[in-house]
Amino acid sequence: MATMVSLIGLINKIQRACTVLGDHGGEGMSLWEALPSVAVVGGQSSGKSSVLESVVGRDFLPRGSGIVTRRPLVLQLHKTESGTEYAEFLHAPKKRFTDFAAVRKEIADETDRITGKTKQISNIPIHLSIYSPHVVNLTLIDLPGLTKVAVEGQPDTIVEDIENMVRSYVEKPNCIILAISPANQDIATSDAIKLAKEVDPTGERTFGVVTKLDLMDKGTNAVDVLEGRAYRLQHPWVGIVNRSQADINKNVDMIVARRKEREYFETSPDYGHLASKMGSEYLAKLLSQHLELVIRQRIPSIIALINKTIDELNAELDRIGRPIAADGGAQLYMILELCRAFDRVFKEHLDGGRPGGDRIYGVFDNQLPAALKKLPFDRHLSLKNVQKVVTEADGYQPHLIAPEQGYRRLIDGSISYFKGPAEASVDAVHFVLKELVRKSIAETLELKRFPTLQNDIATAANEALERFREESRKTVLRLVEMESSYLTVDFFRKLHTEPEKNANPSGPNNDRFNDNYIRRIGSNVNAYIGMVCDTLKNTIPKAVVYCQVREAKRSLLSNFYAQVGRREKERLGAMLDEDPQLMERRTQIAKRLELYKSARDEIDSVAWK
Ligand SMILES: Nc1nc2c(ncn2[C@@H]2O[C@H](COP(=O)(O)OP(=O)(O)OP(=O)(O)O)[C@@H](O)[C@H]2O)c(=O)[nH]1
Repeated sequence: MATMVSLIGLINKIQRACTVLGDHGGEGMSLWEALPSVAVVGGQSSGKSSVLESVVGRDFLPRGSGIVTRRPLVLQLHKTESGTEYAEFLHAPKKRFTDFAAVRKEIADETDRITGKTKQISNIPIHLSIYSPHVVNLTLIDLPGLTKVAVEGQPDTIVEDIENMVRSYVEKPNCIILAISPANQDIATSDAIKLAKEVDPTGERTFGVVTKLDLMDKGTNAVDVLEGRAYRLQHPWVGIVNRSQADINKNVDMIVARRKEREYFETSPDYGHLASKMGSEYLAKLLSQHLELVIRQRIPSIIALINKTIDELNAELDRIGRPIAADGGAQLYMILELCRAFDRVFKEHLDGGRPGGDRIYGVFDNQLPAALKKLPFDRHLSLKNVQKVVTEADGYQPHLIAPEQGYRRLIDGSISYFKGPAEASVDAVHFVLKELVRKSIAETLELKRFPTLQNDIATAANEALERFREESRKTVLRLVEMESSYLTVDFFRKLHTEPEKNANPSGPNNDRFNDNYIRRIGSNVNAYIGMVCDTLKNTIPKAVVYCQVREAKRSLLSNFYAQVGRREKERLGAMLDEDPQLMERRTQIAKRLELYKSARDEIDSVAWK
């Protein structure tokens, strides 16, 4: 007996958990559907509410004309030892109802809360627990009465809607059907039996209940039905005598009504021989026993389903990431780990393994040579310009050997053109690196859930790249300036010893502006510049790689690490902010996990007693 109490109590707990989880059955394999329950089914005015109330021993269900029950009512009965009797709703867990008239009102209000004041129906159940010494542990589901016609203000589909909702409960293999039929109607036309027959043709989970035995025409009785001859079910039929409308109006007490019912059967000439197996109290016991049997059979599959769900929830948590630790040290560690993960991806882009690093080589191999080739040396070293520069360089002084100043000016002027391509290389590499930072952040899976940290890393990395760019720019400009600060003297010495073609015997002094002479100066400068160009073509990439690429690999986030290390715990937490939706999802999963785990623990504790 003790196990029965705890088994049914267990199912009650799991059912409440299902409602909290938003699991009302219906969508695939839910825990709700694996749980056994008892659903009360019957036509309108067949006596459903009366049966439910007499099983409970209390008046608490809303009454009225038309369809009063418009949401399923999951009624959990808990037997208590002490005398206090009270009710509790899942939607208002802190409130204890001792006045059952107030319970009735709350059911009506809560129904309206979801369905509105319209006469619509909803499949979201209301959960009501009743704690009483006069009940057995049992879960009953009260469903809207089956009707044949819609009433004023109801959509035409209501008849079908109700039938579908009721069917959705009773067609589940774990649902025990309490089929209510009034005795003053032919059993063959009973709505309850019709539906039960449809969803449970073998009758193994249908309990037939005949109400209103006292209202049968004189001289007739329901013995044929009660003894299973009129319609065969696996379980015995139970006859019930509820309070009549007159009794209700006179406020006949439920306990009194039960006693009267018992007396009715004991003294009845028709049913006396069946008296011990009739009445609401017997029905309650019968149901409770059957429920225990079913639960026992179901436990392995319920545990399997719970375990499967726990595995799925754990897998999802792993996928979206576990919750973040609360202490500062752990947060700092996590931030640094995430940065390192990003750094790894970034380096793979540069060193190979991931694409993108090759574009830096492309800058040096294509862009830089192409830009150098385009420099306007032919204009700068044109006959006319050389002549102009050379003429101006020495002022009124005649050239003694060579136009030294003219050469220097032409060379300086030419070399300064290299600044453009040098800076352009710096910028081009900068943009490649910046793009690689962006890509690496996007590709670092560990960072996916942390938009704030992604942002922080991007900002820090771009700041560092900006510094490297500045350093690199200074370095390449210095390389160019170095070329003009001290010329390669060998080049000119060699020139001097070379025999001059079309040498002018009279020397430069005589014919300072001779075209050939000017052209020769131009071509000498051009040759020198060509040599400088070859040098820079090699040294600019070295400088750029040294200042930008190498630094990016070595110390892209160094400053960031130093900053983070000094930060307060609050700010560390803020850096690990996640997408609010994701956080919400995680909280939900965690809550579900906890419920499923506690359900499993409870099952374990009763199942292996
Ligand atoms: N005399 C007598 N009256 C009964 C019996 N069962 C139910 N009634 C009366 O029949 C009427 C309908 O009973 P309910 O219990 O409200 O039936 P219901 O199936 O819940 O009806 P709806 O909520 O309208 O679908 C009430 O007036 C009851 O008093 C019974 O066994 N004997």
